[in-house]
Amino acid sequence: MTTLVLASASPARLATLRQAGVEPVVIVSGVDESQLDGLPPAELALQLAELKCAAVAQRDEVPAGALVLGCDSVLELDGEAYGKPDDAADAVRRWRAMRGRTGVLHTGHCVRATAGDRVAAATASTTVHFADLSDEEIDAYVATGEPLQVAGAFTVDGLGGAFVTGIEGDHHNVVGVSLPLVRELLSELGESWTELWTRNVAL
Ligand SMILES: Nc1nc2c(ncn2[C@@H]2O[C@H](COP(=O)(O)OP(=O)(O)OP(=O)(O)O)[C@@H](O)[C@H]2O)c(=O)[nH]1
Repeated sequence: MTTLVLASASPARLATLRQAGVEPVVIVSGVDESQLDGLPPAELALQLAELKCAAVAQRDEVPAGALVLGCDSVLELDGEAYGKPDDAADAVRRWRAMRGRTGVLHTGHCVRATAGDRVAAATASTTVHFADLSDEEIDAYVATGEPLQVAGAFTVDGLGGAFVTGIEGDHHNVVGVSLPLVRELLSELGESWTELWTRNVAL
């Protein structure tokens, strides 16, 4: 069995990997995400994922031979990249701009095989259609605090689920990690997704 290090503090990424049979070692990168500005959204997500992955891969606590996965998610709306809202007022402003419209949730992924220092990276993108929320619904959702903790100020699998009318593309990518893309990146490195499984029973 190969060890996967998840270079992310995201509880949703950890839960997604666990549900898919992988028990990663979590080592948070602590990367300052403000250092990259002005890039196109998909490129921004990719470069931040690469920074997080590289920052963790060099840590002493990474097990020998481990694979390190870094991710970063942003919502693209009108060509701009949106991470987590700055505060409640920002979250309200964002929702008033995106309600009834369509955005693209980009998640950058970077996998580094510490043995041989091999790297594979790519961004997965999922189109997200938002319901036309009323001002009262926006205020109620922002008051829960959830929008402040997530890129794009929404979740597809949490309280925000009622406000996403549809998606085109990978669901898990919206949550924070595209499982099929990680499988492909591992394959590029000559690694196997099924070798990461820590249990051999489904559900
Ligand atoms: N559960 C859930 N979380 C989401 C959704 N959309 C975005 N997120 C979370 O929003 C966060 C995006 O911020 P990032 O900077 O990529 O990651 P982070 O949580 O700050 O953690 P790091 O990887 O350590 O930076 C991640 O934790 C995502 O899992 C969603 O639809 N559902």
